[in-house]
Amino acid sequence: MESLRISGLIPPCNSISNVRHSRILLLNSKVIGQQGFASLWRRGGSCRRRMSLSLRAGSVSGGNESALGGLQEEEDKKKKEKGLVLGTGRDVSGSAIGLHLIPSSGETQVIDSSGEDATTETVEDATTVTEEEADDTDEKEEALAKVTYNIVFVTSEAAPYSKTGGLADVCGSLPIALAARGHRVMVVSPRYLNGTSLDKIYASAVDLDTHVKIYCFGGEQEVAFFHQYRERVDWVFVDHPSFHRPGNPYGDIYGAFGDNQFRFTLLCHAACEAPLVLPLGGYTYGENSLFIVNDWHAGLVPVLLAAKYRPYGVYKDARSILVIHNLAHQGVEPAATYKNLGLPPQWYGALEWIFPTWARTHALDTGEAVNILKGAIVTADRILTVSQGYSWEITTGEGGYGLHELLSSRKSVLNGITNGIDVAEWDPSSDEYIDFHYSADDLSGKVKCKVALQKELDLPVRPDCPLIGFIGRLDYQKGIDLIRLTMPEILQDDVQFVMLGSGDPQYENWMKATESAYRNKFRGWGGFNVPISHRITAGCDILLMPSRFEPCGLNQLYAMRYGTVPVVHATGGLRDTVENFNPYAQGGSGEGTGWAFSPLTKESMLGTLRVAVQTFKEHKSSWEGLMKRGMQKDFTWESSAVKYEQVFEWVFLDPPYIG
Ligand SMILES: Nc1ncnc2c1ncn2[C@@H]1O[C@H](COP(=O)(O)OP(=O)(O)O[C@H]2O[C@H](CO)[C@@H](O)[C@H](O)[C@H]2O)[C@@H](O)[C@H]1O
Repeated sequence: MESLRISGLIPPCNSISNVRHSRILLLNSKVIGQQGFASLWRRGGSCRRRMSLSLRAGSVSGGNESALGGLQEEEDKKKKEKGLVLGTGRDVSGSAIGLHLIPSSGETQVIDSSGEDATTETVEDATTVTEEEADDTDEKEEALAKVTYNIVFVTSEAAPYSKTGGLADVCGSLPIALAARGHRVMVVSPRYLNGTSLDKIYASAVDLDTHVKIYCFGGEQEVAFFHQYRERVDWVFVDHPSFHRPGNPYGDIYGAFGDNQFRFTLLCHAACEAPLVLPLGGYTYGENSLFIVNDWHAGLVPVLLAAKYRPYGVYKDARSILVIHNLAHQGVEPAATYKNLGLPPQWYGALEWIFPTWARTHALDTGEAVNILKGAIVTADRILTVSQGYSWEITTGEGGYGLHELLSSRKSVLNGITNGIDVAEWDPSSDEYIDFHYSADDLSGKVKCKVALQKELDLPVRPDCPLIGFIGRLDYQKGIDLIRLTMPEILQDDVQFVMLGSGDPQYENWMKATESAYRNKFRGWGGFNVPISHRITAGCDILLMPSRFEPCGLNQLYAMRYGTVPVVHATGGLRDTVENFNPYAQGGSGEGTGWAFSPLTKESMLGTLRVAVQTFKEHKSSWEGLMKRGMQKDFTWESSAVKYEQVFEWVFLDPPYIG
């Protein structure tokens, strides 16, 4: 099977490639018509068929040549006739920014997979249903999305298959939350094999025996697809020899892999082919898919949709949402590599990036580069970040990493949605990695976890001594330099400190040296270890996160769920999620879940940490209040997933940004 090949010249519309895709187009239209994966469910006597997202998406764009076009007007007309008011707020650029869907009382809109208004049953029909059943039905129906979509996540990592950080957590759990709400969800990521026991994680993924040829890097690359259906999600793994090597997804002990641009170019091309060629569960996802592309590694996807597929009539009704988890990494390589990416030459401008003079390395350096994340920003239909705070920060000179003006120019389609967490994996009442369990109602297991951690780390066993933790990449982003600078003063106090982190070797060495110097107070664990991260989260009293910038941050969410009080720098998602402690609020019972300090200085961090330590030691009931309020916060994906759905509605209301 061949992927569309882009050469210097754009082939005429009746080229072989085009014929192949036209066939796929027809095939998919047929498949969608037959399959009705707009599933039917019937509860409490009322019947609702979920509208096929594919049909809906096809109809929204309008003016397209697909067999599905023109349905939107019909649909809207019918909705109005049935008393449904669909009001769309739009900003000055004409982009949808708000939507109101008001059902008329007593009626249920039923639209079948062909876009037809199948039935309208009044609630009176439900005479045989008891009140209790009806209540139950309402709750269940609320938990499901009103409109469902075919969603394709593209990501370089997804837990539990591959993980170096928070991106994996999000791409391992948000798809499951969306699938549980009725969407059809595929996650496309590489099939990394590094020759260790970790490779077993892919054992349940079967070879789909579908091979696609991709034209890039001056030749033809063949990729294969493996598949596992788990928790209602299609986990698709792209297989290629370049994903089989020791190390993590991006590098090994010698540093970042030199061919990452090649590897993630393959991922993006393969991800664009997957919805067209993989008959998962018997049916392809089809051309009206919604791509959710995460960070620069997936950033070529919206560019490919616009430059490689749409000129040939393919993916005209697809949409893409770029999710920025970390703007600091943009996939920047020399300009000369553009020709390798499998894009038409005239699309160079989309990726073109010129470094300012001060950032150039020598007199002959012209500063010309290609920037994949920039390409995604200028071609994606909408852009999301993982907290509201960060969505604003990236439009500022301080937080925009050179892309702030570009991001500001797309402000009307830029939103922030705070990440949820996997509450099944991170649950102190059932966590498989900790020996003692507890909850907000019974905190007694918490101190047992602390003692167990002190024993495991060979620290003096002292339940009364405040235990401070840090978990994360040993990286400038995480403020690791500030921790290092402040550590001698932190350790002057009667506290214990434990760090778990991997990354910059100089910091791993520093942790070892600090451990030798402060045997009774400090432990540093260099490496990536999920069980230990759970035990530190459960066993510590305080979690320190002095991140320089933090798009969302997950560890503070895990900490709060485990009754571990976060002390964070007030930035991005940390500021959005950690509520400052105020002991005098609520008639003296206090409010807040931790401390968010600012500015990011040694004095400010140390001062705040000391207030937290003093509160732990001297104000037991205040401390318990802090713990309980954090533990009772709703960090489930459910509420974030509903917000994502709102953005899905918006993205299909607008025509594709690059048509
Ligand atoms: N040595 C170690 N051993 C075991 N586990 C370790 C570990 N180091 C880190 N982890 C784990 O990796 C994850 C890190 O998540 P974060 O959100 O804090 O940061 P990250 O910067 O990777 O993610 C980016 O993407 C996420 C997701 O959107 C954003 O929340 C974040 O702000 C952004 O920087 C957590 O699950 C943490 O427990």
